[in-house]
Amino acid sequence: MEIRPITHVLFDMDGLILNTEDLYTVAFQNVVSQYGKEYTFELKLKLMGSQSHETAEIVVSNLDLPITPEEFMKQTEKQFELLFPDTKLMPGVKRLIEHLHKNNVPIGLATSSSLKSYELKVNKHHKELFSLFPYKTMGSSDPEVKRGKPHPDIFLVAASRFPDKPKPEQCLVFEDAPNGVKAARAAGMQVVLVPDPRVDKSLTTEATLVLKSLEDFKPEVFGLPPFDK
Ligand SMILES: O=c1[nH]cc([C@@H]2O[C@H](COP(=O)(O)O)[C@@H](O)[C@H]2O)c(=O)[nH]1
Ligand SMILES: [Mg+2]
Repeated sequence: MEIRPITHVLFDMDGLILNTEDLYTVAFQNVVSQYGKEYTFELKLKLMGSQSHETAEIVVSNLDLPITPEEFMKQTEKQFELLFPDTKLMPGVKRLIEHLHKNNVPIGLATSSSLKSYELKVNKHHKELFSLFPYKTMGSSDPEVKRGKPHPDIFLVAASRFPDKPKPEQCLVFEDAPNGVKAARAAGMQVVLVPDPRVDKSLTTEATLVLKSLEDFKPEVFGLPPFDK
């Protein structure tokens, strides 16, 4: 796919900056196991990037759980409190964020998490790195973000928070999930996808670039300053 230079960068969080997708899988499996069900990767793919009330509705209806979405959310939140504080950074992401910050490339965070969930994931170990994001959009608790990914809402709202209001074609999105790629595309932005290895190739074709790891990203490909050698 043709690559054009950009000026602004938006980062997804779960599964892209933090290894929280692995932790969501454990948390959801722990809850659905009580009802003899399996949280498959196929089901996970459907809801990655959705807002928390949307994910609860999808799991309860797809697995036919004998509880309400509200009860599912209550149970998973208990799991999150145990699991999220010890989340780890994904490979290559610290170097990239620090590099863009140092070179004055405007960066923003565009996560479907709520503020509460963000704080559980970030406050214990990653506050310093996330302090490099002056603009943060948290979809599940932001009234301006009407719909979760694959809808474009979150990226359009996140881009509007940069003071110089870049056009969508000036923005590059980093994502780990096919729903995030769809959302970025629908917003008119280019997108680098760093998918879970289980994601089928057929679901990655809309991405501008697909990488195995953020360690392989070369900023100059998008007209950004290169890493120091
Ligand atoms: O196994 C899961 N993965 C992802 C989600 C949802 O997807 C969001 C992460 O998507 P993104 O990285 O696109 O923000 C999470 O905040 C959560 O709402 C979830 O519920 N369960
Ligand atoms: Mg993600």
